[in-house]
Amino acid sequence: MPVSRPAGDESADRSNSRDALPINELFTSLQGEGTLAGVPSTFVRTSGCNLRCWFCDSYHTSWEPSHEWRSLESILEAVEERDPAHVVLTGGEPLLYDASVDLLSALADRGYHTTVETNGTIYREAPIDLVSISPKLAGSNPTADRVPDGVDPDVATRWADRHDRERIDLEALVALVESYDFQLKFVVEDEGDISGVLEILTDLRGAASVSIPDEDVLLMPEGATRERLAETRSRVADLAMAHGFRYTPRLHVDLWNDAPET
Ligand SMILES: C[S@@+](CC[C@H](N)C(=O)[O-])C[C@H]1O[C@@H](n2cnc3c(N)ncnc32)[C@H](O)[C@@H]1O
Ligand SMILES: Nc1nc2[nH]cc(C(=O)O)c2c(=O)[nH]1
Ligand code: SF4
Ligand SMILES: [Mg+2]
Repeated sequence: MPVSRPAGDESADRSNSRDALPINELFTSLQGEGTLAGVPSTFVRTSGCNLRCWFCDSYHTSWEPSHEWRSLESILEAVEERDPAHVVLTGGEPLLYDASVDLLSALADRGYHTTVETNGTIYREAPIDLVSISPKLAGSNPTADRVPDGVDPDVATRWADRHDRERIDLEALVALVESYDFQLKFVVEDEGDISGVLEILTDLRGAASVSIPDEDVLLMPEGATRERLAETRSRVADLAMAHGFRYTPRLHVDLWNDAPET
């Protein structure tokens, strides 16, 4: 059972369905982020999220969710038709769903290496080879001025309090790092984000029974497009060096910009 189970959104009415998931896209690409960057992987992207980051590059899973409910059987079939031995379960927030646990179990039974991309607000027990946790900093909060193109500023304002209140759940973060091999991958724009990173690390190191070395902490430049990454990447690389953290590129954005299914 999840340590904390925030209510989901419009997808959550079926969130305890055990044999299907709301799938936004399923595709093969190179892992673009983190310690496995460059590894051919099949991505399974669920739709629905409990947060609303202003910068979300997967807008159609959060601000304007779209998906088809697919049976686990059909998801597994689609994965097995493809070559990669690595599967990345992402979203949206994939740990909203009971069926994600069943999917991960079925993938483990078939010998796949699984990475789960999560915002770190929900813990579930599942066979996960790498949990890629991206805790959200205050800079992710939506405001009337910081909202994805096309979203009504009033909708962003209505989400602001809930997003800020729910973006960090220390209990869930502790359970995730204590249970799985992990990486902590912070989306950073500039120096102003670093105090938030340090604060989360202090709290987590104080509460968790496992060590959290700086080499498992990655700074990732904010940017859903090549144009935006050109503004953020060298600044964020300098911050990683200055603080002794890792830097992760966003290979897929360099290679394919913001194309879907990449
Ligand atoms: C779309 S999220 C889905 C998984 C989960 N909801 C999360 O946030 O970790 C996948 C990854 O993309 C990152 N991400 C989303 N939008 C981004 C942006 N504009 N720039 C950099 N990283 C971004 C997230 O922080 C996360 O690491
Ligand atoms: N190529 C590629 N790598 C990724 N790593 C994490 C992703 C995600 O959206 O979770 C992602 C993605 O969307 N594409
Ligand atoms: S938590 Fe992840 S999916 Fe949800 S809004 Fe933020 S980046 Fe998008
Ligand atoms: Mg992505």
